[in-house]
Amino acid sequence: MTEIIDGKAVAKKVNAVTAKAVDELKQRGVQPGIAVVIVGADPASQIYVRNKNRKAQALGMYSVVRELPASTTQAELLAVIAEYNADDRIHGILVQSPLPAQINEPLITMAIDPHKDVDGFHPTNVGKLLTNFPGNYPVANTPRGIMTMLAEYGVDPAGKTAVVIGRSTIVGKPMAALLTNANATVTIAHSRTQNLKALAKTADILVVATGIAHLITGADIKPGATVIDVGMDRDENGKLTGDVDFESARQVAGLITPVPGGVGPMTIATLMQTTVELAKWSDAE
Ligand SMILES: Nc1nc2c(c(=O)[nH]1)N[C@@H](CN(C=O)c1ccc(C(=O)N[C@@H](CCC(=O)O)C(=O)O)cc1)CN2
Repeated sequence: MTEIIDGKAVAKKVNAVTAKAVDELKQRGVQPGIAVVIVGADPASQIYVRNKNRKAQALGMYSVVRELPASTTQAELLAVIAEYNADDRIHGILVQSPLPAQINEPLITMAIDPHKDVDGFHPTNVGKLLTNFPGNYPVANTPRGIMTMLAEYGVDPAGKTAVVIGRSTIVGKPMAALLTNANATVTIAHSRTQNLKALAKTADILVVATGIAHLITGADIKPGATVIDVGMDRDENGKLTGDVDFESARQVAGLITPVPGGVGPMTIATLMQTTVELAKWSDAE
């Protein structure tokens, strides 16, 4: 029997723990704070940012959203980041992706104080993840949320064959690092990978983050595999769908995430979890 991974239910559990942690910190005089910066008016990004702000406030955090016009220059965005780096009320800074073409995204990432890098994209934090460095540091929220879902559904990556399709900084690369650190045998595949579908079929854990709707079907999945769909695509009717053809894949997979209701809700829940951790770690310093 294929089990459907309920991302909303796991997110609810994570949020309950976060709410408690916020209360505990507040009793110690620390209110976790997050600043989300959005440049331009991409409709999907606006929704994600609004949801982040609402969730942070609902959990009792201090939350600010800075909306900047699409014409914002690199220097102007750097100045906003410098402002939040120096603001003691802010423990996590997030610059919503994608950014307009005139902005050099890696330089923006580098400008965020690594201790406030709630996305876990700063090279210092990425380096720590890759080296499985001991201690506390933020890790990209989407892959971290996926690891939480795997744990919640009893999937131990140790010794398993994992294939991650996609090599982005947001998902593919940190996902592969987390699975490697959890002792899976990991292959990263991408648009230039030969025999991609045959490779996908070797996976006990298959993570698909390509942005290509329904790239993976049931025929490309090992029977009983755990299939994680990170896709946020639109079908021909404009309906939200994933990189995996859910109907054929669910006939073959052991566990599978739906879109919507799988990975997406975990991204925001994990972001809130990370914000609270950053506040806790800065308080302990
Ligand atoms: N700086 C960042 N930018 C972006 C990130 C990120 O982690 N950091 N991730 C994505 C977008 N994203 C959060 O920012 C995000 C995407 C999707 C969801 C979500 O809950 N999806 C729902 C469906 C929502 C819908 O109906 O449209 C689901 O899958 O159920 C949350 C967050 C890119 N940018």
